[in-house]
Amino acid sequence: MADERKALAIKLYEINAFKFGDFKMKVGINSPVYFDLRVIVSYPEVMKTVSDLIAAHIKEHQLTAKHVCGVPYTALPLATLVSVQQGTPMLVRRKEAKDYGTKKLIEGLYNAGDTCLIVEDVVTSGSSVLDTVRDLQKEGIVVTDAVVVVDREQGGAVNIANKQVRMHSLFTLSFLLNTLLDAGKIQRDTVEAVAKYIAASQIKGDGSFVNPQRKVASEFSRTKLSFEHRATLAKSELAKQLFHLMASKKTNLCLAADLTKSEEILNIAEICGPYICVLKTHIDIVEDFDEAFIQKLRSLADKHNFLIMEDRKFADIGNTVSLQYGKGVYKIANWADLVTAHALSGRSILQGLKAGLADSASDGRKHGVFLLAELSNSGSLIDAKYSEAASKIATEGADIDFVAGVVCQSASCFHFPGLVQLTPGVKIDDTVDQLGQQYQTPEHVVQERGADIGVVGRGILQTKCVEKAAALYRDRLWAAYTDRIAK
Ligand SMILES: O=c1ccn([C@@H]2O[C@H](COP(=O)(O)O)[C@@H](O)[C@H]2O)c(=O)[nH]1
Repeated sequence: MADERKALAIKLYEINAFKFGDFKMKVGINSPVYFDLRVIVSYPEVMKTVSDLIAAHIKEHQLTAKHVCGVPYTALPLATLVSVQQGTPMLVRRKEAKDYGTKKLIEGLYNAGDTCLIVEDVVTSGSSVLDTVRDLQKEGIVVTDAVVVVDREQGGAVNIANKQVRMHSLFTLSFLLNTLLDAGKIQRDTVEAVAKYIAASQIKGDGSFVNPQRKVASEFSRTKLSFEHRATLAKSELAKQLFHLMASKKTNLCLAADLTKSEEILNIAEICGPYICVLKTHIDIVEDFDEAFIQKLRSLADKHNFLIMEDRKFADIGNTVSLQYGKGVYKIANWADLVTAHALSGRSILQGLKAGLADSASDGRKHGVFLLAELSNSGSLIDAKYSEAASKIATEGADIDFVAGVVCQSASCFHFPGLVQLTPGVKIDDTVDQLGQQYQTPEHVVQERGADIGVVGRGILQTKCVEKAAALYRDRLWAAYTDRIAK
């Protein structure tokens, strides 16, 4: 049983039922850990394990009740499984009474005096469980116990006990943290930062903080964390690889190799390779593209340890994107470690790109995508609502293991520290070009705008000595990053 719980804890982390970062919470302060157990409905085997564990807990503690009721909405499917498995009739609590017909808040057959067990997914202050207790009690139903999947240990158990209801949990947050630590999934820093937050943010029954004066700051603001630490929080293998590469090579410079002859690109890659973490291409501007060029570029990437990003900015429906990625003249999936994509067509862009990988010949290399949430040029039609929606696609849902980062211009664009922010429009003389490109200095993009990687094209390509320029941009971007995390 203990091993089964540990395996489930790791599985829940892997399917993003919880993650670490800097998250805005209902209770009014940011939290370094966020649970979203809604995702488990997409994993029938996880649903089964969770409901089996709830049923086993009920049996072990002899929590005999005439009914079972899930707290709406996430716990409803879990309560349904428990009800069917145990042969215990279910009650359904509506969040709002219907404004027609019976206007009932509690659906199902019951009598005053019946007992009911509550099932809930996550408890913070306990208020959602207590709302359900209140509505059941209004009908004369007796509630003595609630089984929850996760207790965030912020006072919920005490608040619920103060209303004469015992709370049982499958997992406490401490158990989850220690299990992930033992399994090498997170670092001790993460455990300590979360523990500090939990200790400082205990919540009373009325929803106020036990210790309102105490400063409760999430230590997971992504711009304050080192790349090494963020690698441990990343969900995408490519993001992990990129964070490690940047940390070991001490560079966060991406070179935009916007040149039209393959020989020129190979030449610049050979010279600038030692200074960069990513070489970005626009393959459709290369006039003499062929397979030999790609092979040479890949061997330079291996020689100098940089990743290749094709800045294709995919934007079509899933099927077309899968063909554009894997087929055609360029067969991008065969050679690019990373690609960029617009979020315009929604989540299907990620599914389309994944499908495009199906028969790519990439020698077992991993792949990742950077979603575009903001553009650097003046007059872009992207607004705040669009950026927010794009960053949601990058941070929520089943395909986020494929998203390595976000292309954007501001630190507020996303908060999850496991993603890399790539920011184009970097030049030491922060001017504009004749076609709307807007430049910022390396220090400004890293320290004010949250960039992890600065993209430099013409700032390097149009200088007399590209190697000197690459070294200068590497030094300034890296110093800006080390200053940022030291502050
Ligand atoms: O918002 C964006 C997204 C991508 N880019 C690309 O970055 C480089 C910038 O080149 P510079 O010569 O440094 O201006 C280029 O490849 C763009 O396609 C961007 O500029 N802005």
